[in-house]
Amino acid sequence: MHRYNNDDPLDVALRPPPNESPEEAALREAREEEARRVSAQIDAEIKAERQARRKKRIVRLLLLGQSESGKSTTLRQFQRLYTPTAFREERIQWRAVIQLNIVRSIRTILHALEPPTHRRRTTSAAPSASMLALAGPSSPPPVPALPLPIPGTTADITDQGAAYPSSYPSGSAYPGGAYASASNYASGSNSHYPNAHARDASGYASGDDYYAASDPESDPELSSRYPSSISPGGRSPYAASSFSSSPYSQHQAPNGNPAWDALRAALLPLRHVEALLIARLVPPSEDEPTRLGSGVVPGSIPALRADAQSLQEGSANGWSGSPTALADVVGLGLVGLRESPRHGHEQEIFVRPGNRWMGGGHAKSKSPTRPSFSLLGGRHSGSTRNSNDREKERDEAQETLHACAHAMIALWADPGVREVLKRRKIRLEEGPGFFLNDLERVTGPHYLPTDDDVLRARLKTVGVAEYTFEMEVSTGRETGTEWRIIDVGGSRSQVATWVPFFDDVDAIIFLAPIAGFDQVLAEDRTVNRLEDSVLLWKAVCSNKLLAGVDLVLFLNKCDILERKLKAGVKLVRYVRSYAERENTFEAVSQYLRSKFSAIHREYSPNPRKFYAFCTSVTDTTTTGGIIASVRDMVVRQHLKQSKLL
Ligand SMILES: Nc1nc2c(ncn2[C@@H]2O[C@H](COP(=O)(O)OP(=O)(O)OP(=O)(O)O)[C@@H](O)[C@H]2O)c(=O)[nH]1
Ligand SMILES: [Mg+2]
Repeated sequence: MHRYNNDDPLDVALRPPPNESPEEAALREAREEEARRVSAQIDAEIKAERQARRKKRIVRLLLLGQSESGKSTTLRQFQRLYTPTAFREERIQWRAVIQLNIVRSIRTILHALEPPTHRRRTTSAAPSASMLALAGPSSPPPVPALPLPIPGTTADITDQGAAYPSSYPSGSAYPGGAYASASNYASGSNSHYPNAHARDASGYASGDDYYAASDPESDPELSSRYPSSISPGGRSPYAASSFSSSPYSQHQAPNGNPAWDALRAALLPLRHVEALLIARLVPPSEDEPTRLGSGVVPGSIPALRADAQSLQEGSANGWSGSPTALADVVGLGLVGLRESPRHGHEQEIFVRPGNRWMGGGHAKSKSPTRPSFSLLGGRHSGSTRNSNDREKERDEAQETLHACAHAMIALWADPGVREVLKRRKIRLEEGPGFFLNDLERVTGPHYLPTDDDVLRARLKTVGVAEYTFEMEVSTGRETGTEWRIIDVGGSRSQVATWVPFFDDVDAIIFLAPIAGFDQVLAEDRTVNRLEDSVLLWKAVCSNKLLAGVDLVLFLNKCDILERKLKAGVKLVRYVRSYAERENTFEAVSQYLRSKFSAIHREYSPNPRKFYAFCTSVTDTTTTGGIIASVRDMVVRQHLKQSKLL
């Protein structure tokens, strides 16, 4: 008999009504008994499913980490190594993504070259009260140190503490902030992160994305180059002048650089390429809710498609119709719209995981509570046209890019352009999906993406994708084990949504992109990327549901970290506790590794297997060996567990 505790609010809520009749009591008890029975049955089913999976040798791996940490790239490495035939077959399909990545880079450059009054402020999030307080005139930007919540180092907490959550609730998966709408991904330059104002001698932007944090209006050189009389407005960055009705018309160049205007005019067809790619990559979808009503949500698929259509039709509006939405498509890669399974009618924008856009098999949900999609590759659908057919297809986007190649190369090679980018602290070469150093090759009419290109392409994931495969015989690996790798979209609210579903995976590969110590999150420009990784790691380690899952940590993007440190960016400016240590790659990576290990030791509810690697998952040579170690470790553990059953 349950005894109710007077002080416990839960007990108070569960207590039977005071005037309950014997019949009512009997009914209630029957209901409670039925609920217990259903719960026990669900537990038994989960256990049986787990055992069956172990017997059938199904290994499940979960990839976790913040957005842009390299999860999907790690997945692609698995595909490249263990299903090489399927991986090769699909390379051609990445061409469209690479095309979008290129158009996005060119767009960013053209936007940066615009007169300051023409550049839109693209960061839509209003600064929070705490950020305003930090950024206000009476409170100058504080010394840019990162309050890394590393156990036992209270000295790490600085006066910026108010801007960050000191920790996520222990045991909770991850705090689900408001879903970052597409417009928040625009290539904005106005970070609210206080560190954005800090600058290293190297000229690296501090605490920002790959984009500049400086205020262009206060840039004296730019201001003098662009007369203030230019009317502001939603121009396309490709448009040669805001005064001309047609960008091709003869006019007095307003910015004093006719060479740039000529390039801008020559690159105008890229507008069409972008529209084409959007129309192609964002197909009409059965997932799209029909009850959106007449209101088109900015950044939503109807809005995006409307933009694409208006561009294709040569609408006078051009890019100014909904510039943010278009920028977002390029920034996000491929997006779709569906209802969040957890949040009812809330809309999510997501990369259609898998085959639909690649033209392969079918995305399907295997269980009502655990949506999963089969990602491209692995088990190839027989209906897929082979890559040779695709290669032969006329690709208008590629043709246009080819025709624009000279102008793009000239733009990227222009020392003045580089100077502006440097001054605005736009570091495209460090960002994802950077192909400007390969323009001649990738715009070739017969271009087929190489393995490296596929690994470097940027395609944001939203939602959950489960990639199922058996190692191809050609790889010389044992067959018969089915691998399931789950790749989740890494933006904050998504991780929060999905993590609790994966308590029964064999291992988690957690990616912490440690090169991001001087950057902020794309979806929340008030949060430092390294700090976000640390907090997410802490939440994963301490999560009770995941207590039995082995952890593999990839301290990723070490190639970028090494370059950054060599260029003179100092870790200590962001992580105070780093103190006087050497600013070398070896010392920094070792230090961060020890901090992540300490969090694991301190917060894991039970002892478990833990491995840590410094990785650059875009690098095929080094990553191959690391993935092989992970594979062996996971299989060993899996067998051990199966024997215990
Ligand atoms: N230089 C370098 N680039 C990397 C590395 N790892 C990933 N990238 C690039 O970073 C970008 C983002 O990687 P993704 O694998 O798409 O990141 P993700 O974690 O799946 O991100 P979401 O899908 O948004 O959650 C891609 O363009 C990758 O090529 C790395 O170690 N070094
Ligand atoms: Mg991804």
